[in-house]
Amino acid sequence: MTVNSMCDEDLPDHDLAKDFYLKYEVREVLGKGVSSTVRRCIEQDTSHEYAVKIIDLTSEKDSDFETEELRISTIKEMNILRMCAQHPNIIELHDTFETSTFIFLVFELCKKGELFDYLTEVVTLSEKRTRQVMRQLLEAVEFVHSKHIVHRDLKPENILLDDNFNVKLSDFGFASVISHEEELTDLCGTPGYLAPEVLKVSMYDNVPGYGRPCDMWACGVIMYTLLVGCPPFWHRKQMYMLRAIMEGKYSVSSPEWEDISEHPKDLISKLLVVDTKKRYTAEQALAHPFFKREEREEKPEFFPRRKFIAGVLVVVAISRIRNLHLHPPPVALEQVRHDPYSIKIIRKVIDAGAFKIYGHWVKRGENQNRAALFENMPKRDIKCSQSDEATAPKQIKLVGSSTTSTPGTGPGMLRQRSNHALLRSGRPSLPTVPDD
Ligand SMILES: Nc1ncnc2c1ncn2[C@@H]1O[C@H](COP(=O)(O)OP(=O)(O)OP(=O)(O)O)[C@@H](O)[C@H]1O
Repeated sequence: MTVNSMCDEDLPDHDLAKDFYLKYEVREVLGKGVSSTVRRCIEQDTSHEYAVKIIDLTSEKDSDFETEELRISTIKEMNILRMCAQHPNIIELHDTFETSTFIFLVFELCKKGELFDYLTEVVTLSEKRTRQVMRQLLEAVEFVHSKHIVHRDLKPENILLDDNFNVKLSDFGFASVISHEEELTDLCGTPGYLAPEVLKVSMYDNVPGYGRPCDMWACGVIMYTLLVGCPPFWHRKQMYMLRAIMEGKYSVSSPEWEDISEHPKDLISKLLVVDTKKRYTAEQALAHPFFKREEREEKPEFFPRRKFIAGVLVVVAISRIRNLHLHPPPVALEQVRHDPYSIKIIRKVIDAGAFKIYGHWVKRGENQNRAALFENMPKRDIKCSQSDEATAPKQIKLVGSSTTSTPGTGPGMLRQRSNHALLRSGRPSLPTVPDD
């Protein structure tokens, strides 16, 4: 039985959205946003599957002004999505419908969901897999930037995966079109992914605005997270985290990094650069040696002698690995007692075990708490409740995408995602990050 034939209170009225229902058959819910529900749907004429984002313009809106504001921002997002059409790694907006209270955005269907969920499942990605994901992400970002668009909210939650695990960049809700010289000055994005210049612009006078490089910083954060399963900047106290971001202070010294080669570390170090002029662009990042290996993998040439030697080496390696498996090298009991996490095989068991029990990471790394970072809480409006205020950094206000508004007081009563704080400057002076 389809949802069309069921009585589903969540769905917009049939008479109101006749045009949409004539063309599409609505199926199960895929996910929910603050003011929207995403459902699978089927185009009647072609039987093709899509994902329809049904935006309720009136849901939890206190005034016509807010409804209108949401309509305007959705139309802006639609226009930006149309500017980015035809790129294989950017979500395709297939169709749109509008009523007085709902907007329907019909997108290509990404059956594998968010990169975030995939990462939660696999904990970390191999270098090879990271290379594939980052190449596609950077190609999407390069394209977006070539259209003078800044995305401003790059993170694994906004990267969808299709049937073949290809990247589809989505959620252009904070994206902005900028002219050549123009700089942005409003503070929006997700705390752990915010670039230093985005933070600075809201904290100090006489600092320049920001532009495309802020997306490249976020790419660095994403790449780091994919490789080791925890973010480069995290601290229980958000102010410490913001300070670390401003100073570009991150570490690649935890045990996980020992398994990772130099190229990815080098590329991350070219992206997480505080000075925007020195930070890599998407084009420069794609030319980095980290991606050269993939090119070679894609077009293998045939060298019989090398192939033979490689074959022999593989046989030798396999027999060594087999030996190692049968007779593993001894591990000092002292080390197992005092620092079990430093032993790779035990580390994997700990991570996998913790993951099985808690459903997410619980490991505490250097100033990091995976559980807290990866809590993918249901999205909700912030009305700056008391508990929000208690947890928010003292000198930073949580506000909506309209920088002129105040939480809970009218037009600016806007949304906050799970870890998606929109920050507005109260000119905080940040404490120094402790070394522990
Ligand atoms: N094209 C798609 N294919 C498959 N699933 C999708 C697609 N688009 C969204 N989803 C799923 O629906 C969920 C909600 O999507 P939505 O875009 O409304 O979330 P959001 O962008 O986080 O919300 P908001 O825009 O209100 O902040 C996503 O988390 C994702 O899992």
